[in-house]
Amino acid sequence: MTSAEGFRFADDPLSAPVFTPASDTAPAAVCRGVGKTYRTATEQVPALVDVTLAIPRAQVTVVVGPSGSGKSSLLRLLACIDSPDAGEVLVAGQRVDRLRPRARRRLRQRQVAYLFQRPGENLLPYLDAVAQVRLAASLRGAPVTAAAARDLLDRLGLRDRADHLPGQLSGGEQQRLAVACGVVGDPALVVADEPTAELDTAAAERVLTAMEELAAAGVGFVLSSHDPRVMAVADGFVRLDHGRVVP
Ligand SMILES: Nc1ncnc2c1ncn2[C@@H]1O[C@H](COP(=O)(O)OP(=O)(O)OP(=O)(O)O)[C@@H](O)[C@H]1O
Repeated sequence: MTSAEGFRFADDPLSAPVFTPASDTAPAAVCRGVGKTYRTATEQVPALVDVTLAIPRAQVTVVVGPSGSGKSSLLRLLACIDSPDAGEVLVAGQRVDRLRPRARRRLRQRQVAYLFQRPGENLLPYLDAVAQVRLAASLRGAPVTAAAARDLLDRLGLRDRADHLPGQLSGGEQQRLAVACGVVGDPALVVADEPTAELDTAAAERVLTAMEELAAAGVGFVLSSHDPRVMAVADGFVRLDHGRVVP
């Protein structure tokens, strides 16, 4: 199975790698002069101020900064969950800030995966691992065979867990399954807010190694974290302070 951009699934999963590198070298996402202010009944909170950055494909970018510096706000914009008040956000070359909600949802579905901190929240409790991966691919408009889904799970060290439900997996296994669902079907960007926060060291390392390997094949990962284990796999950093990018 192939698609016009990004990853390509092998036609014969037994004789070929699951992915071949993406040819598209444009950034996975770009922000130009982005501002985001939250308005409550009593105050206005400027969460992001004049943020300009690019999230490259084929790399792991880690967003760091003190609590309240705007990390989650930035990730929500990149994931097309939220819109900026000022500036431009592009995902896979498309201006997110100009899209109507329905078109934004479609872009999100096709080009972005968002991983929650709690592994279980990324998965449907009644589908086994193969079915989760196949569903994620179909929702992205790029269905895969069961064999291709198994290949991807194998690559993430989940070969023996392919027929298990999420409730039968450990937290680390669940998060690796979520990563599989995140990368299947050629998204430009995988966004993960503190993806290792709930994992012990061994589980976190396996998740991060999987992300590192899959990023090398072409997807752009952007993670927020305070975790030194995450810093260790970063190809690049975005540092935020009071909503601004700082050196
Ligand atoms: N829905 C909201 N309404 C009002 N203010 C908000 C809202 N969401 C976030 N904020 C404020 O915006 C600022 C940035 O918040 P954000 O969650 O992006 O920071 P963060 O760096 O992810 O913090 P943490 O590391 O603690 O998760 C903070 O001052 C926060 O209080």
